[in-house]
Amino acid sequence: MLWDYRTPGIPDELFERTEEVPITKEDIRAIALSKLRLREGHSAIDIGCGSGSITVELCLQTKGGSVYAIDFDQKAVELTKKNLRKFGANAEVILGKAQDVLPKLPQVDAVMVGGTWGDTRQVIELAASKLKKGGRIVIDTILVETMYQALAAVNELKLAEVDITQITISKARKVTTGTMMLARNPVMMISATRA
Ligand SMILES: C[S@@+](CC[C@H](N)C(=O)[O-])C[C@H]1O[C@@H](n2cnc3c(N)ncnc32)[C@H](O)[C@@H]1O
Repeated sequence: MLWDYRTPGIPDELFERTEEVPITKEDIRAIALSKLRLREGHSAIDIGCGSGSITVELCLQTKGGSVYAIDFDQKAVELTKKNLRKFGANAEVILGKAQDVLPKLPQVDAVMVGGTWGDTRQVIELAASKLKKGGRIVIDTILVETMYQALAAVNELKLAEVDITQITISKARKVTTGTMMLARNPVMMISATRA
């Protein structure tokens, strides 16, 4: 098995990657998964599955449950399927806009929101409507504008345990004089529970 551990945070380099499709980097991914509070048998939706790194981790964390992955980019869908095969994981990968696909999916224990293009508020409202009571939602945002709309949606939905965390990861790089830390762009992460 490629990842024979219980803990999330699979190294990025273990995934198939392409230039065109983004990936949620391992450190950010591990934090997002911890906030989703998953257990075996849980069901989950990954909105904007990109390279499929979160989809794969959702499958490993919810063994025996059902995972649905959505992306409107054909290349992302193909890459996600490739990575699922690589890790021996199984999810239903659906090509389409979250706004069109979500209404057809069942209620789940956890929703990861990684892409909200088109209408952030609508995607978050639909995502939250798919949560079982006590279910968890995690929304990753990079743009301040997306964060603003996401927060407005979360406040209107009257979710419980709302937490906002900004994460700035720095990674070491060797330079001629030693090792320096290089910061990546911050990720703003909203997490909450359906009351
Ligand atoms: C930052 S990437 C997510 C990376 C992914 N979590 C991973 O682990 O590789 C965001 C993805 O969301 C998709 N996306 C954005 N808005 C979407 C929408 N409204 N419906 C479906 N997919 C969407 C994009 O095509 C992109 O692949």
